[in-house]
Order: sequence, then structure tokens, then C-alpha cells
Amino acid sequence: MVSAVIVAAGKGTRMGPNIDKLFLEVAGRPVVAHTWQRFVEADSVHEIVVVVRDGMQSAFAELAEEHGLNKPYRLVIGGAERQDSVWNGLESISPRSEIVAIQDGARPCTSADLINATISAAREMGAAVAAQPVTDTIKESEDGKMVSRTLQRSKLWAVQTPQTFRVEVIRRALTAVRHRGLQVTDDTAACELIGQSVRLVSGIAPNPKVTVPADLAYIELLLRQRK
Ligand SMILES: Nc1ccn([C@@H]2O[C@H](COP(=O)(O)OP(=O)(O)OP(=O)(O)O)[C@@H](O)[C@H]2O)c(=O)n1
Ligand SMILES: C[C@](O)(CO)[C@H](O)COP(=O)(O)O
Repeated sequence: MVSAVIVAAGKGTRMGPNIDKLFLEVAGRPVVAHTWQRFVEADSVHEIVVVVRDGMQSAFAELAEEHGLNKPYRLVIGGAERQDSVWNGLESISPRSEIVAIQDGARPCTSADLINATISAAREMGAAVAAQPVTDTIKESEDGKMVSRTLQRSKLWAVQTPQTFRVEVIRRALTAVRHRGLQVTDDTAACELIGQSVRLVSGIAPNPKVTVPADLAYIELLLRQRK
């Protein structure tokens, strides 16, 4: 059995005050309704856990109703950091789940094909992540003012979601993160702590995250092109 955990319990601070970015309408639907719909369409996913802020349960239940998101789902309360929300989601997937795909609610352009591809790769390797080679040259800076060094671009990948795992692998990896009191910005970073290899699954289509207001016009265009 395959579960999806859609993390949607963030505050969206980079989008600006008093804006719930996941409920902003793009291409005719709220951002998170597009994301959720992709997991309804992905045949290999059997159940969906949506992790939400406390007090938002009825808004998400109404969203599912209104947009016909008809795959079995459960709503769970998130935590202070993304990794806490992922943990809470993992705690409530079915005990029969062997594979879990973790998805940012704020990534509405993820395709069902990409979801299915990460699931196949995770079955084989234990862990897999949607990723694209970077196209800009990436610099490191120690102080945020001056360039310290240039990284070798041919080795660099930007990782996205879905990040998909055998359930026992991600549980073990996130337990290691919690025991060491670390913070990770993505779930595959936790795998590095336990020596678990992660397969890069290169998506051809753009799979951006809604983070700042300037992201919205591009994402609207991508979603309209796909219709
Ligand atoms: N405590 C948190 C933090 C983030 N997320 C989710 O993780 C995804 C990726 O996070 P990001 O884009 O950073 O969203 P926010 O944390 O909401 O944004 P910001 O950092 O600007 O506050 C989002 O779907 C967000 O809802 C979550 O479920 N729980
Ligand atoms: C998981 C992620 O989307 C991979 O790129 C990203 O790390 C989320 O980071 P954020 O700080 O929650 O935006």
C-alpha cells in the first residue's frame, strides 16, 4: 500500500502577512487543491494524509468536498517546523503502508507521472526525490555579502517534492534527526544521517513551490498550459 503525506501546515510568512498562500486561487483553484488533485490522479497512491494547522480542518474538508478530491484522506495537525509536520503525518498513515510520498502542499505543478516515478524508484532503492539539475551557477558565502567559493555546477541538483520512501526508512531517518536535535530543510537530508542512498528522479516539467508573491504568475501560466 502507498500513502501520500501532503504537508500544508506552514504559515507562509514569505508570501506576506495575513495571506494563506495555500488557499490563493491560481488557474481557477486554490494552490493546495491542485496539489491534492495530483495525488488523487496518481493511480499508485491509495490514501492521502493532509497535515494542516490547528483550526483549519473544516476549511480543508470543505476544499475536498468542493473540488471532488475523492480518494480516501485524513486530516492531521502539523507541528512548528516542516519536519514536525512530516513526522505527525507519518504517525497517522495506515499501518499497512509500505511506501510514503511526502509532498509540499505549496507545489501545485507536480504531475501524477512524477509521483508514480518516485514511488517506483523508492520501491527499488528505499528513497527517491524529484529533482532537477541547477541551471544557475551557485556560490557559497560565509557572511551573505562576499562570495567565498563557487560550487561545481555539473554536480548540483535542486531537490523538490515528492520525496518518497519505504516507510521504515523515513521513520528511522527522522528518528535519527529528532534524537540528535537537528533541523533539516528536506526529508532526504535525514536519510544521509543513516547512510541511506537517495535516487534522484529527474522531472522534465517545472515543479516550482509557491514561496513568494513573484512565484504566482509563473505557476498560473504552468497550470493553465497543462489543462
Ligand atoms: N511547520 C510547517 C512548515 C511548513 N509546512 C509545509 O511545508 C511546505 C513547504 O514549506 P514552505 O514553502 O516553506 O511553506 P511555509 O513554511 O508555509 O512558508 P514560510 O517559510 O514562508 O513561512 C508547505 O506546503 C508548508 O505548508 C508544514 O506543513 N508545517
Ligand atoms: C522540501 C523542499 O521543498 C525541497 O526543496 C524545501 O526544502 C522546503 O523548504 P521550505 O523552507 O519549507 O520552503
